[in-house]
Parts: sequence; C-alpha cells; structure tokens
Amino acid sequence: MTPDARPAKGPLALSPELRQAARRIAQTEHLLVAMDFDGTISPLVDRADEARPLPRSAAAFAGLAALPRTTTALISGRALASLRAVASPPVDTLLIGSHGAEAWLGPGSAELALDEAQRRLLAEVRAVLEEIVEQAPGTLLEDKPAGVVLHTRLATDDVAEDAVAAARSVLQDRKGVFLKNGKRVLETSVVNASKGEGLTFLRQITGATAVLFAGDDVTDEDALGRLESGDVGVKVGLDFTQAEFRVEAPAHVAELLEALLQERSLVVAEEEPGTD
Ligand SMILES: O=P(O)(O)OC[C@H]1O[C@H](O[C@H]2O[C@H](CO)[C@@H](O)[C@H](O)[C@H]2O)[C@H](O)[C@@H](O)[C@@H]1O
Repeated sequence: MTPDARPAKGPLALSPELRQAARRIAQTEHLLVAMDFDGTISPLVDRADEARPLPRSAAAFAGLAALPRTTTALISGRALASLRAVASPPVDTLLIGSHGAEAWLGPGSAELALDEAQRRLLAEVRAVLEEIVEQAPGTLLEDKPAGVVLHTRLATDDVAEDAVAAARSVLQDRKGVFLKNGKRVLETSVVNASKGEGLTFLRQITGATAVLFAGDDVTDEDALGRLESGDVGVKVGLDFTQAEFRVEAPAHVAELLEALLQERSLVVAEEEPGTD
C-alpha cells in the first residue's frame, strides 16, 4: 500500500460548513455532480490500471446518477478508455477525459481526432520519453489518444526528478506540445485543453443550476477556478488550493457524496412523490 492509499487518520466527519454546503446545493433545480477520479473517487496507487473507486463513493455516486434533475460526471486526466476501465461509471455519467481533450456525452459522441501534424508530433514526444524511461529505472509510460504520461511513482526521488527534468528540457519549448505536472507524473499532450474548459462545457450542455466539483491535483485547480457563485468546490488533500472547502482524503469524499445523496434524495422525493 502506498502512503496515499492509507485510510485517513482521525474522524471522518465533514466540517459543519461543508455539510451545510451539501445541504444547500442539494436544493438546486438541476445539480451537476462532477468528480475528479484519481486521488478523489479512488485512492492513489502505484499502478494506474489498478486504481478503483472506493466502494462507498461508487455507491453514492451511482445513487446520485439515478436521481431526477441530477447529472453525474467524471472530469479526468485519464484517456476515456482508461477512465471507463477503472471507474466503471454509472451508465448515464458524462465523461471528460484527457484533461478536457476528450468527451463522452452519450452514444454517438465524436471521438478525438488528431491531424497529421499532431500525430507526427505525438510520435516524436513518445520517442523522447521512451529514451528517458530506458535510462530511468522505475519510470514508465502511459499512452493516451493525444499524449503520453511519464510515470515516476515507482522510481526513487532522484531518478524521478532527473527523468522529469530531462523530459521538460527537451519538450517544454516544443511548439504544439503541452505539459502538465501531476502527482508523480509529467503529462504531455499535443492538444491544448483543460479541466476548466471541460467543466464549463458540462455546465452549458446540462443546463446545471449549480455544480459540485472535487479534485486533488494541480490540474483540478483549472476546474475549481471555473466555479461560480452557488457552486461548491472541494480540494482533496493538503496542497494549495483556491477551493472554498477541503477534505483530507478520498474516504472523506465518500462521506461527502453520501451526505449529498441523502439531502438530494429528500429534496426530489418531496417534489416528486413517485421517487424513493
Ligand atoms: O484527473 P484524474 O482522474 O485524477 O487523473 C490524473 C492522472 O491520474 C493517473 O495518475 C495518477 O494516479 C495513478 C493511480 O493512482 C498514480 O499511480 C499516479 O502517480 C497519479 O499521477 C493516470 O495514470 C493519469 O493518466 C491521469 O492523468
């Protein structure tokens, strides 16, 4: 078990302020519950394909997805295929993948298509990273439709730092290549996108009247920065954030989703007598 996967220490209770915010947002006309995946719904683990949602989070998220006037979404850095494989999202959950470069909004959604120049550039980026990984024990690559991730979680700190520095020095000024820092990863992409754009897009297409977003990583700040008055933003972990609320670990996210499910169920049951 990695340190990030350990159960949170101390009581799991949400702060009274966050509980109150969940109660308030549950009253909104159309609620969008948008969640980051790794480090938020799922604890961080050493191997990306072994990440899974906490069962309590998955159950509460599925409960929310089944409610009227409530849309669930995942906004992830993962490729859509990888996100589906590890998250097994409820069937109607909207998906933003590759940090906003990919979107699944239902059957028939357009797939991300790169042009010839982007495909060539992506191959070049991969070749650069392959060479680095060969020299850096414990590092590995993850492919996405528009990018490649350099993972360093299984490398020593020195090796990880050198590998990321080497990749940055070659790629950071390369036109058309976009880099993002993540937790023990350097993300590369040939498409410029962000979770902020993803969140704004989801708000528009769902007509949501309020949004709850939670995320743990620096890339989630793009989404947190797009929240508006009446929305609820939650940072998972102790790093710097612009979010109004903070919880310590994914186990607290489960508790938040359960609280929201309870409140929202009461609201929709009152207004729509047929709903449990
Ligand atoms: O936006 P997210 O859903 O949080 O995805 C961000 C990246 O998550 C994955 O990497 C992170 O989680 C791995 C599994 O827990 C961990 O091993 C790695 O160190 C983390 O950075 C995923 O592999 C990336 O593609 C995502 O962009």
